[in-house]
Amino acid sequence: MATEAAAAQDVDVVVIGTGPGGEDAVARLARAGLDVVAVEARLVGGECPYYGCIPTKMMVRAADALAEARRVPSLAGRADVEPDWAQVARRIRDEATADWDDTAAVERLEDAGARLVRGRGRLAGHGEVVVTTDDGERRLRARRAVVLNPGTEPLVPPLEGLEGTPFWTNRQAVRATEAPASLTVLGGGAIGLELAQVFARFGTAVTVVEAVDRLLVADEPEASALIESRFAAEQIAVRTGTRAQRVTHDDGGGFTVHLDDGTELGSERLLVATGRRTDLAALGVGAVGLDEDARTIAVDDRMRAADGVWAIGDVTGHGAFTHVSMYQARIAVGDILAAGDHGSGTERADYRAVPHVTFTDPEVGAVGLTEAAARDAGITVRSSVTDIAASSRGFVHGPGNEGLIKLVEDAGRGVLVGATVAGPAAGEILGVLTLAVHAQVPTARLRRMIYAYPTFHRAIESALGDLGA
Ligand SMILES: Cc1cc2nc3c(=O)[nH]c(=O)nc-3n(C[C@H](O)[C@H](O)[C@H](O)COP(=O)(O)OP(=O)(O)OC[C@H]3O[C@@H](n4cnc5c(N)ncnc54)[C@H](O)[C@@H]3O)c2cc1C
Ligand SMILES: NC(=O)c1ccc[n+]([C@@H]2O[C@H](COP(=O)([O-])OP(=O)(O)OC[C@H]3O[C@@H](n4cnc5c(N)ncnc54)[C@H](O)[C@@H]3O)[C@@H](O)[C@H]2O)c1
Repeated sequence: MATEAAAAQDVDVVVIGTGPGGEDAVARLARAGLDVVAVEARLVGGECPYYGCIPTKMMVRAADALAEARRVPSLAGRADVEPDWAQVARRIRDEATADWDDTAAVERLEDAGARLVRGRGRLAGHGEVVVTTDDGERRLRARRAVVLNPGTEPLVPPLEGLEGTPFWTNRQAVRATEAPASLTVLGGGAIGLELAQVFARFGTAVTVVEAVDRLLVADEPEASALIESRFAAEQIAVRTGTRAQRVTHDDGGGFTVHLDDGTELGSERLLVATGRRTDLAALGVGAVGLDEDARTIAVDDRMRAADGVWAIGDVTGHGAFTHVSMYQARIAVGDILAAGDHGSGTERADYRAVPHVTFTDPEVGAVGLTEAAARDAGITVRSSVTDIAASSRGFVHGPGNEGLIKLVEDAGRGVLVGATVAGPAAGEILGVLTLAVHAQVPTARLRRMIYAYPTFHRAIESALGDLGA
C-alpha cells in the first residue's frame, strides 16, 4: 500500500479524470506503448455513460415511444398507452450503467495496457501528480505528459433553503425508480428540457423555470419558440424570465419554489439543471502556472495548456459535449505521441463546425454560428427559415411534424457558417449541414445537389432557395 512517504512512481503519462475523452486518451496512449496511469475519483467513463448522455437518451427513447403511440389514434386506429417507469429504471440500471459499476470499463482500460489509480488527483508541479486515495496519498511523476479531463459537476445555485433538501440534479434524476407526481425544473437548457419532457410524458406534472426570457438560450430564437409551443401543447408549464428566490421543503408536502415574481410552485420533486461548474483550484492547476480561479482551462489548438500539460473535454470550454471531448482526445494523443517531432504534422483543433443536438421532441440540432453570433462576428449574413411541417414529408408525417431548418450564410464568401434543424430526426438531418459548414461547401454547389423526395432533409433545398442567389 502506498503512503505519503512513498517515492513518486515514474510513468510516461498521467491522465486525471476519465470522461469520454480521458478514457479514450488512456487507451490510445497505452496501445501506443506508453506507460499510462489513469486517475479517476468516481467511475471510469465519466458523466456521459452513468449520469448523462446514455441514461438520459434511454429515458428520451422511452418517452418518445409513448408520444408516438399516443399519435396512433389520429393516424392508425387505437393504442392503449400505459406508461411504466420501472422499465426505464431497469434499462438504465441493468443495460446502461451495470448498476453504476465501471468494472467493464476498467477491464477495457487494463486490456489496453494502462493502470487505474482510484482517487482524486491534483497537480503538484510540472509532471507531478498527487492522488488522494482511500489508502492515503500516492505520488506519480509523468515523464511525458499530464492530461487533464476533470469534466464538470452540477452547478447548484445558492438558493435560500435549498441546501440539505433532497433535490435532484441529473445524477439523482437518472436513478429515479418512479416518475414523480409533480416536478419543478430549474433551468431551461438541454438537461432541464430533455428531462422535463421525459417525465411529463410519463404523467408527471412539470413546470420549467428559466431565468432568461426564452428556453434553449444558446440556440436560435426560432428553435426556442418551437419548443415552447410544443411544451405548451403537452401541458408542460414554462416560466421564463423569472428566477427562484428561495426553496422550502417538507417531508409530507415536497418542495415549494418561491419565484421572484411572488409565484409559489409546489411539487413532489425539484430538479436543479442550472448549468455546470469546474473547480480548477482543487485540480491544482496553479502548480503549473494556470489561473485557479478561471472557469475553464485555456488550451491551444493541440490541447496544450502548459508545459507538459494537456487538457480536454468540458473543462476547455469549447462545448460541453461528448463528441468534443473525444475529438480533443484524439488531437491531444496525436500531439503527445508526436513530441520530439515538434508536433509537426499533428491535427489541429477546428471548432467552426461543432454540432450539438438537444433530444427533446422535436429534436433541436445546430452547428456553427447562430445568426446573432455570425452578425456579432462581423459577418455579412444572409439567413432563411423553412417550415418542415409545410414540406412534402412534413405533410405526410402529420402529427409530430413541427420543425424548421434555419441556414446562416456568410454572403461574402457564399458558404454556410451555421445551421439549425429542429423537428423529427433533426439530429440526423443535421449531419449533412455539419458537413457543409465543416467543408465550406459553396451554397451555389449545395443548391445543385439532389435531395431525395419526400425526405425531411429535402427541406434544406427550400431553405437554400430562400437564402436568395
Ligand atoms: C444529463 C446530461 C446529459 C448529457 N447529454 C449529452 C448528449 O446527449 N450528448 C453529448 O454530446 N453530451 C451530453 N452531455 C455532456 C457530456 O456528458 C459531457 O460533455 C461528457 O461527459 C464529456 O465530459 P468530459 O470528458 O469533460 O468529462 P466527464 O464526463 O465530466 O468526466 C470527468 C471525470 O473526471 C473525474 N474527475 C474529476 N476531477 C478529478 C480528479 N481531480 N481526480 C480524478 N478524477 C477526477 C470525474 O469523476 C469524472 O468521472 C450530457 C451531460 C449531462 C449532465
Ligand atoms: N443533448 C445534449 O447534447 C446535452 C444534453 C444535456 C446536457 N448537455 C450539456 O451539458 C451542459 C449543461 O446542461 P444544463 O442544461 O445544466 O446547462 P445550460 O447552461 O445549458 O442551461 C442552464 C440554464 O439554466 C438557467 N439558469 C441558471 N440559473 C438559473 C436559476 N437560478 N433559475 C432558473 N434558471 C436558471 C440558465 O439561464 C440556462 O438557460 C449543456 O450546456 C450541454 O453542453 C448536452
